[in-house]
Amino acid sequence: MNSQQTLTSHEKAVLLALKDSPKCTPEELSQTSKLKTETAMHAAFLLEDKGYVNVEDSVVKKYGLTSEGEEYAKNGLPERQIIDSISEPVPIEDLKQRFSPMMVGIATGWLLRKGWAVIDNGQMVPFSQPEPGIDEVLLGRLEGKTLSFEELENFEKVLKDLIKRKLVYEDEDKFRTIEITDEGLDIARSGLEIQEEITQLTSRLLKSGEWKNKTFRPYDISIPPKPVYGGKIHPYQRLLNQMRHIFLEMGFTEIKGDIVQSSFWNFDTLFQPQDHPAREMQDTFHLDSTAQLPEEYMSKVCAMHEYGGENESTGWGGKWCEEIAAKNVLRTHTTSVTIKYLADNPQPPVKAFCIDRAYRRETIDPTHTPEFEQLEGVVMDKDMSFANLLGCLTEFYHRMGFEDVRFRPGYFPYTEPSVEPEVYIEGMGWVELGGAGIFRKEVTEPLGIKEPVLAWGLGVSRVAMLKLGLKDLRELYRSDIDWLRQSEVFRL
Ligand SMILES: N[C@@H](Cc1ccccc1)C(=O)O
Repeated sequence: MNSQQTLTSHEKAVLLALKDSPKCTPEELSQTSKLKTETAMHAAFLLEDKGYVNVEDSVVKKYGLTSEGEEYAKNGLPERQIIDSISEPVPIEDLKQRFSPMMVGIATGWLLRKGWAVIDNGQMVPFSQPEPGIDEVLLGRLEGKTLSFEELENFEKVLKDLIKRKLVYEDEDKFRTIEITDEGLDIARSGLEIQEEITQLTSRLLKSGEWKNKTFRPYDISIPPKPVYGGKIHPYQRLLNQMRHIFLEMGFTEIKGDIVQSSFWNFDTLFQPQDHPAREMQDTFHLDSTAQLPEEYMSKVCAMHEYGGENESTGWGGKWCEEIAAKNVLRTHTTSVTIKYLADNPQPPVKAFCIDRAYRRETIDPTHTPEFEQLEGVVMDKDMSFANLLGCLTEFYHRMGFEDVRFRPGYFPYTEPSVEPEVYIEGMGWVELGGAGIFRKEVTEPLGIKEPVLAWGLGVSRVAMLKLGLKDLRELYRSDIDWLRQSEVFRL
């Protein structure tokens, strides 16, 4: 498109006006272009974007007299008025009668400072008639008008003094000039034609057929439009949904549970000894409240902890304490949800998962937050084996897009054997992603579960950091609008 086409009629009018007066104010431009000032300036800014004009803003400081300053310019500064009125020593009290006490107060300080008089024994003693000071000259200059800083050269210091005395005020004038550039001039000289342009096609134009003889303003498709950010699901939520879908597709049922759990379900049923360090105050959020414990399991769990129950296990020994088990905590893992579900549904087969929040007293840093998500799962069925566990997790990670998966030996009080799944990330190496194993008999027997249970609890936020390219876990919970806008919507 040539410039004849890309310029609006207003832009052309402004360029043509600037051809004859290449530098002017907005008001002058309005006159020469015959456009309203705002319209002319709007066009000037558009032309500036295209490099055809420069719009420059400048600020000029100016100075004028306050009403007190104007009065002294007319009648003289207080110290001048007083010195003019006396030729011999006069008692200060008399002066206060003649002038106001306030004026005498102001004048005295300046009379002494300027060396025009001294005070002796309560009397004002004048020296000879002083010449006008530079401050008085400035007052005279400024009387009835304002002057710019440049026009007040050599008065800089006294200007400051008079501003301090509140006799001079400082103000600023803003100036805007519009100047045509060489490119602008070339175009203006090449002969611009101003035509009426249609920017909107109306039904009237269509019906009357007038549109046939009109010129339409073309779209400038080279102007980059403002980006539009549509509403979208939070990237972390999106990832949680993706994981949820994978397990649903693999035939699992999603389950939910309470955030507040008794220690019984969070620790004791999982054969975690009552003096286990994970239960300590510094690791777990303990609540004031207690829970009613389920009678049908309590004695069996107690027996298992104390001496191994009917099992060949020896248990942990010592005394199992009901009060400790009754204490409520914020669940430290979602395993409390799956174990309760298994107790309520002991008949095989069970394939369940829970993707939800867990709470631990972590010191907050880039890789730890006290609230975080876990992806918990269990499979209970006849003949389930360790190989099935590894196969199930490998399948899940493959579907998440992690190709290389491996398992390292691990330890949890409730599983045997126990493993820690890891995935390989380019540039990071093997990254550990949680725990898994087969529930021990000490866990399943007291709850009446007869078949083997494969179980895992996977860290979700680690996966999210890897998938979303985050260096700081806290980003997931912080609503940084720029990050959210720019985050890509990836496919499920
Ligand atoms: N609950 C463990 C993970 C886990 C779950 C189930 C079996 C084994 C381990 C954790 O939070 O780290």
